[in-house]
Order: sequence, then structure tokens, then C-alpha cells
Amino acid sequence: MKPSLNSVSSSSPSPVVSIPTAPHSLVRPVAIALQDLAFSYPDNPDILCGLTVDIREGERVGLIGHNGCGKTTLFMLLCGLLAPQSGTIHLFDRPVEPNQFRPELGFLFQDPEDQLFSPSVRDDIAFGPLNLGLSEAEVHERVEAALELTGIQFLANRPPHHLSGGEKQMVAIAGLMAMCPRVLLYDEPTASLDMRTRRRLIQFLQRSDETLLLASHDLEFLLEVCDRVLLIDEGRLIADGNPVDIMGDQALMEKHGLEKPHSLMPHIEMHHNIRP
Ligand SMILES: Nc1ncnc2c1ncn2[C@@H]1O[C@H](COP(=O)(O)OP(=O)(O)OP(=O)(O)O)[C@@H](O)[C@H]1O
Repeated sequence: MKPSLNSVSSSSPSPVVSIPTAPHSLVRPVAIALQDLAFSYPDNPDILCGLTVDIREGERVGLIGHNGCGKTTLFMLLCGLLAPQSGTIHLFDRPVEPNQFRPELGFLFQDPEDQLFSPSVRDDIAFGPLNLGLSEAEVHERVEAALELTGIQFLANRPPHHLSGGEKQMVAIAGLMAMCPRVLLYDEPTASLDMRTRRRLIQFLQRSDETLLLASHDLEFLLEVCDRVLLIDEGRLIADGNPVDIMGDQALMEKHGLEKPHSLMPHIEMHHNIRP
């Protein structure tokens, strides 16, 4: 199917490649609503310029774009760690306020070191639920459930700072899951994972019911997990829709500094030069 060119925002100067995703996603309530979002750092202007997009509950959305296009910045805005210069962000119909804790939102940082600090993995996972004011029994239940969900029971008593990068990543994910968030932001979640752990994460995300927004340069990973992709460049939404159609569009991908994933390339027959 060829992408159709539709303008999805009246303030957007150029058309956005808009490719419909599964129709059932249209009837679910909106989890994240961005309206004309604009953001500049003091010494770095126009990181985001009028971004408008709705993400519905239960969608698994990949966020793609070249290095420095503003993916992590967008996540920090969604968490209220940064405030937009203009535009609005709503999470389940309530505006996101700067520095306001929203337990329904979880953010996996690009570097898991940034979110692990307790003496043991179990304590680390318990930290968030304890701060929600839950009873000891409820905290215990959530920690055990998160350990099981992520398959890291064997790490429960280890100090987080003695773990490998991939193990730390899974502990950080367990810590998020123990908060029972409805929306999860994952920033480069496969960056330090080996093939087996990456596969485990893919299966885990494929089974998850939460709304997911995943920023990644691992396009094969996004193809396996996501039902929708947003391509951003120069602070704007360039394409929005079906992952295979967007990532399979070589001209579109190359124009925005990306490469069509290998699995979407036409099959190339390999000829082995075998000498008798
Ligand atoms: N605190 C800051 N002050 C000034 N500029 C910043 C700051 N943080 C990030 N930037 C710049 O903002 C731009 C967007 O950065 P961001 O980290 O959001 O990009 P990204 O899309 O997540 O990149 P990557 O794919 O490399 O992780 C980059 O040019 C970056 O150098």
C-alpha cells in the first residue's frame, strides 16, 4: 500500500505522511495528547516545533528519528521534567504539570544507572511502591510480581551496582512495572541487551497491555513490538502510521537520516563460491 499524504495539523507547514493503523485503535480513549508542542533549550532552539499527536490507550508506538532529533527531550516533556515553551501535553485528559509526579506514567531512562540506587535489587524495585504509601504486604506482592514478570527472580538479592548493563536494564524495567503504570516510555531499551535478553524484552512487551512509547534506533525491535510508528525530524512529525509501511519506505527513511531495516529489504539470494 502506498502512503497517502494528508495534512494532520493545520499549524504544520509540510504534509505528514499519515498511514492508518488498526481501526480498533481509533475507539480507545486517548492516553497521551500533544497539541502544538514547541520546545527549545536556552542554547539550542526549535528542538520541537508544533508537534501534534494523539496516542490511544493500549497502542504500542515506536518513536524514530536520527540522533539528536528530540526523542529523549519529548520523553522529558511528557514526564514534566522539562516544560514546553508553548502547546499542551495531556495524560489521560489531565494536563502534565512541570515536576508533578504522575504514578500512571513510567519512564525507562536511556542509562539504567540513572534509576538504580538501593543496596539490593529487591529494595530497588520496592522503592517506588513504598513511596506510593502502600502497605508492606502490598509492596511485597508488587515486588514479587515485577520480579516474575521480568524473569529476574535470580537477581533479587544482588546489589544493582554489581550487575551487567543488560541485567540493570531488566531491574530498571521491573522497578517501573512495580508501580503499575498505564503508560510506559522506553528510551533505547535494547541498547545494552544481548540477543537472548533482547528477545525476552520483545516477548514481554508484545504481551503487555500498557500504552507504550518506545524510542529506539533498533528498528527491527520496533517492527516486532509496535503497531504504530512516529517519525520525527526538525522538530516536526514527518510520518505517522503502520511501522512496515513507514520503515519500508526507503526514500522517506533516507531523506530523514535513517535506513530501511534489513528485514524489509527484498530477498537477496546468496551465492557461495564453493571450490571442489
Ligand atoms: N540540556 C541541554 N541543553 C542544550 N541542548 C540539549 C540539552 N539536552 C539535549 N540537547 C540537544 O537537543 C537535541 C535533542 O536531544 P535529544 O537527547 O532529545 O535527542 P535524541 O533524539 O534522543 O537523540 P539520540 O537518538 O542520540 O538519543 C540534541 O541536539 C541535543 O544535543
